[in-house]
Order: sequence, then structure tokens, then C-alpha cells
Amino acid sequence: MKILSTSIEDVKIVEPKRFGDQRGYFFESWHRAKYKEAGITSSFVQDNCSMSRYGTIRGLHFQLVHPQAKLVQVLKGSVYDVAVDIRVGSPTFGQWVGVELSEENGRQLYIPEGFAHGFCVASEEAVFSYKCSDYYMPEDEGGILWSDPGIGIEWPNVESVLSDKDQVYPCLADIEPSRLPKYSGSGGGA
Ligand SMILES: Cc1cn([C@H]2C[C@H](O)[C@@H](COP(=O)(O)OP(=O)(O)O[C@H]3O[C@H](C)C(=O)[C@H](O)[C@H]3O)O2)c(=O)[nH]c1=O
Repeated sequence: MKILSTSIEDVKIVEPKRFGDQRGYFFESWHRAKYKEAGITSSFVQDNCSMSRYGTIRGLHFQLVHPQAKLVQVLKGSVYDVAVDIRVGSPTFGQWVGVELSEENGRQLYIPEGFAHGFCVASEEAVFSYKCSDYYMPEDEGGILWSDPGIGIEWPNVESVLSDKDQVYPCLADIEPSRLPKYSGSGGGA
């Protein structure tokens, strides 16, 4: 397994070792001891899976009181995956990381607590699978507009297919700081 840094400390790209043979391929998608040794110490409690068609954008979502660190990957297809640092007080507050995740590149992205997360589907369909370090709490969910000009995410040029709620989230600058997670120093789970 390889761990790659990104422009935001604590957001890591993980490249699990893939074993290919005449049947196809195998890789370990999670291994607590090996990931801990690599600095990813979150204890995940919920796995999610979604399938989305070309052009879908899901996000930017976060939970406030029950923040979720995530280990995300694409099992089929390809997405442009984005993590935005929304931790009040963070030196990289408002900055974002975008990474292509695909079945082909086999990459995972580790996103610590305190980030807004979203992705855009660049293939005909994408099956997106991820681990969360806290349970889904709909009443605790917040969101930021995917096209927030103050963040300036460079999404790939695709039609944007969004849920009703994802179309009306506020921009980061319009959210009360008390409604955003707080920065508690680097190493938030990574
Ligand atoms: C997230 C979630 C959703 N649901 C139910 C609630 C809705 O009836 C349905 C679809 O939910 P939603 O439209 O919020 O799904 P996404 O837009 O894929 O949300 C996710 O999108 C971005 C990319 C994320 O990182 C979050 O994990 C999550 O917010 O699944 C559940 O039952 N459990 C869950 O954990």
C-alpha cells in the first residue's frame, strides 16, 4: 500500500496493492493495522455505497456534531472526488483537494473529520463505496453549494445532475462559523 500526500495536510491518497492474474484482480480495501501504521487511525463504523450516472454531483456534505472521517473509493467507473477544509481556524480553511478516483487507478481518498465532501461522475456510471467514522445523522447534516465561487472547485465539464437539496445549499462564506466544525490541530484522524 502507498500513501500519498495532498495539498491539504491530513487528506491522503491511498493506493492499495493490487494483485492481478488471469482471473482479474484482488486488493485489500481496508486493514486496520496496516492503515494505522500508515497514519490513518479512524475507527470506521458505517459503510456506504451509491451508484450514480454520468454527470451526477453528490455533495458538498458534512456532519457538524457527529463529523465523519471517510475512506472513499470507486468500485466501477470514475469520479472526481473533492474534499473541502471547512474547519474554522484551520490554516487551509476553504481550500480543497480534487482527485480522480476510478476502478482503473484503484485509488482511495482519506478525508478526515471536519471536511465537506462531494464528487462528480465522469464515467457512464460510477459505483462509489466508502467507510465513515461516525453514523449518519440526517438532523446533523450540513451542506455547501457545489459551485460555491468562494471555494472555486474546478469540476470537470459535465452536465450537473443534482438532488433537490444539493441545488440549494449556501456558500461557505454565508454559513455562521458556529455551524461549522472547529480545527483541533493537524492529525485529525490521519
Ligand atoms: C448518506 C446517507 C443517506 N441515507 C439515505 C437518505 C436518503 O433517503 C438517501 C439518499 O441520501 P443522500 O441524497 O443524502 O445521498 P448522497 O447525496 O449520496 O449523500 C452522500 O453524499 C456525499 C458524497 C457524502 O460524502 C455523504 O456521505 C453523503 O451525504 O439515502 C442513509 O440512509 N444513510 C446515509 O448514510
